Amino acid sequence: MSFANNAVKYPVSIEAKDVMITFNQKMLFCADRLSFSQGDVIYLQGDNGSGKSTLMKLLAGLLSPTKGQIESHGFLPTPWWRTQSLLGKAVYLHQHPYLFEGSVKYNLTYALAQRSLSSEQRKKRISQAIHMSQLTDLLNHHASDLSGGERQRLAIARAWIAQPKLLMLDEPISNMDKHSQSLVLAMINQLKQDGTGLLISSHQTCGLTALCHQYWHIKQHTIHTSMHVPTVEEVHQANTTELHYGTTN
Ligand SMILES: Nc1ncnc2c1ncn2[C@@H]1O[C@H](COP(=O)(O)OP(=O)(O)OP(=O)(O)O)[C@@H](O)[C@H]1O
Repeated sequence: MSFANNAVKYPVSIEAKDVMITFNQKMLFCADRLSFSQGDVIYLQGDNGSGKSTLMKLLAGLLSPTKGQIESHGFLPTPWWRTQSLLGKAVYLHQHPYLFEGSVKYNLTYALAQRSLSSEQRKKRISQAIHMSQLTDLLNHHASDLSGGERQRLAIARAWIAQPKLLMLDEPISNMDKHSQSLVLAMINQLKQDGTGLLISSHQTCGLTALCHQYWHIKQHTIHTSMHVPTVEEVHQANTTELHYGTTN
C-alpha cells in the first residue's frame, strides 16, 4: 500500500475502547475495541436506526460516548484553543452533505484553500476532481440548486480534493443512479489507493463494499468486527433465511 499522497511517517488512527452510547436511558450500542487507521477500508453495516451515523459522529468527535474513551494517535498536536481534541481528525461526510453557500466551483476550490500545495498542484487536483466527478457542466451552478445525487457527488469530489487521512462516508451512494455511483466508486477507490482510511456505511452490498477489507456490523446493540466482508450472495442468503425463519439470535 502506498501512502504517497498522504505524506506521513506514521499512519494515524482513532481508537475506541469500551464505548457505550445511550440516548434517553436506552443503550444504542456498545463496543469493546474499535480501531480505525489510515489504510483501513471498513464496511459498516446495521439496520436503520442501529447507530451507524452515531458511531461516525463519535469517531469524528461530534458526540461524546456515555461511557468509554475515544483516542487519536499519530496526528499533529491539537491546538490549545480546541476543547474537543478529536474534532477535525477523522472527517465525517453526512449522507445529506453540508455544502458551502456559493457555486459548485467555489465548493471545490475552497476545499484546497488550507492545504499547502503549489498553485500548479492545486489546479491539477481540482481539474482532476472535476473530471472524475463529471461536474464540468455544473461548475457555475449554485450548490443549493443541485439534485440530491449531484450534491453527494460534489461533496465526495470535495473530500477527494482535500484528501483527509481518515474519511467516514455515510451512505455515499444513496440517491445515486448507476452512472453517478460508478464515478463515486472511482474516486473512493483512488482515495483507498492513496492510503486514506475509509469507513463506509451502506445498505447495499455492492462495488463500494467490495473495496472494503474489514467489516463492522451493529447487531443487537453491539458492534461486531471481522476481517471477512460479506459478499452480495452471503447477504442475500442471510436475508432470505431471516425472512423465512425470523432472527434467532
Ligand atoms: N442526539 C440524539 N438524541 C436522541 N436520540 C438520537 C440522537 N441521535 C440519534 N438518535 C437516535 O439513535 C438511533 C440511531 O440513529 P442513527 O442515525 O445513528 O442510525 P443509523 O444506523 O445511521 O440509521 P439509518 O440507517 O436509518 O441512517 C435512532 O433511533 C435515532 O433516533
